[in-house]
Amino acid sequence: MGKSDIIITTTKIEMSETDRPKLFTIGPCQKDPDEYGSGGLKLSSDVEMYTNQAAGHMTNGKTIGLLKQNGTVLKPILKTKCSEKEFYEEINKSNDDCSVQLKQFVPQYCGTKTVTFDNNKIDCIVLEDLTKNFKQPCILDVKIGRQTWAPTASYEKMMREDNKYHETKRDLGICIPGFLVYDVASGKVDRYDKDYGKTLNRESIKEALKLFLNANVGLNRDLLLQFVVELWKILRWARLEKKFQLFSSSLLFVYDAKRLKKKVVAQHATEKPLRETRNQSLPSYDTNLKRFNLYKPLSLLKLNDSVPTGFSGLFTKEGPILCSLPSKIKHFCSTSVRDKTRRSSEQVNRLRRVHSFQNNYDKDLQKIRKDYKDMLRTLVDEEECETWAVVKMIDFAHVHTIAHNEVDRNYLEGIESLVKLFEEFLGETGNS
Ligand SMILES: O=P(O)(O)O[C@@H]1[C@@H](OP(=O)(O)O)[C@H](OP(=O)(O)O)[C@H](O)[C@H](OP(=O)(O)O)[C@H]1OP(=O)(O)O
Ligand SMILES: Nc1ncnc2c1ncn2[C@@H]1O[C@H](COP(=O)(O)OP(=O)(O)O)[C@@H](O)[C@H]1O
Repeated sequence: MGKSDIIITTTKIEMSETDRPKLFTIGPCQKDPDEYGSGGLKLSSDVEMYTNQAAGHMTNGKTIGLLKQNGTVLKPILKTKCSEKEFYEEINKSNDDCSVQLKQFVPQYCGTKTVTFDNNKIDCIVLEDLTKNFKQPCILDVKIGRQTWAPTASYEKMMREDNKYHETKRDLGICIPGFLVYDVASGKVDRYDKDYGKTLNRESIKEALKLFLNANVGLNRDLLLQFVVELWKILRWARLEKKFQLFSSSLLFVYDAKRLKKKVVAQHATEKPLRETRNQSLPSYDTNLKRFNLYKPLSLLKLNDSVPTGFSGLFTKEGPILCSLPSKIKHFCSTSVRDKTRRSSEQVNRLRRVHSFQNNYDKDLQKIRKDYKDMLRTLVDEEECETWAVVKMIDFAHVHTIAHNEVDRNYLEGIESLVKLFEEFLGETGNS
């Protein structure tokens, strides 16, 4: 048996049309999928249960959910025909504009892998784990489209799909089958399941999204900006693409609550001295906050106040025009933290110099000053350039290639709703 093989020691996993996984109960619950018991599932050392799964088929004794291995997730292929695998292979080999652009919006595809249980073999799709770099990941699955069934689905399946998440699908063309949030205030992880998602309407969905955003400690502008910029890019793609129809596909939103926590702590730290100044008839805390947090024109928006969002400042009827990032910023963003740390310590070492009489002090001082500035910039960029929120398109089990060469309106309308919702939240941060 290979190193990555999985052994399930109990009953065989069976799927039937009537016996569906019902893992969660309504509202938040504290359980992780593995607390439900994996039916004696035994995993070899390098493959583990994936506990960051927000929605979809879970491990529950009847189906197998996601597994993880070395920074990737393994998604079991539960149906005989796997259109998802075909989809990833198609976009990876295609050179047309639509596929080339699409590749940047989906998790990296790393092929397939077979895992074994009870002498049965399950094929899995291997994908980059979108949560892998985050210490306290918050994960939201938003299913896109009013129609969540493929045109080839049976009448019964169509009816089942049409009847659930009725209000949010009807009014917004989206629904929430689940999310998982590290609650900054309580320090606990809350899970919201599909039953919760099915109770939402066009108003309460905003509250659900705010729960995911930890809005009770204040909507975070940097976080919203990162999400909005990613959504704009997907929107621009969806407005132009005429190759695929994506049914029952999702956007996965992931962010690191740890970064949020840092900012909350930092906010509290600045709060005290400002409050102390109140008695000295200086501008009040609120006035100060407003002054520093004024709503900026979108063209000037910068993440963490230093990294440009890539928005050119121009809108067309196709949406915002994005420009590519300056190469220096690209370089910083793509450099690993280890590299940056090494660079910093090299610069620090260069600063530890021994003076000698032969030195030209002016020149030396200039160089030291420059080194020092570079070092500071590197340290600041380390903190500010790191991305701590992502949005990716996932779940392509019901994708159709469009024969009639039209925009996928079903998908596009869902994305448009999401953009509006997140832009509304961003607008709210301008008045805080
Ligand atoms: O409605 P069913 O019985 O077809 O089950 C749905 C699943 O169909 P499948 O098992 O693959 O045939 C369905 O899977 P697919 O997206 O069709 O692969 C979903 O898991 C769906 O859950 P939700 O709509 O995301 O809340 C599942 O629906 P619910 O569990 O919400 O009823
Ligand atoms: N590449 C990924 N990285 C991290 N989590 C993922 C990834 N793909 C899927 N997930 C998690 O698994 C859940 C279900 O994925 P999905 O592809 O929708 O499966 P299903 O076909 O069972 O609905 C998502 O809600 C998300 O939490």
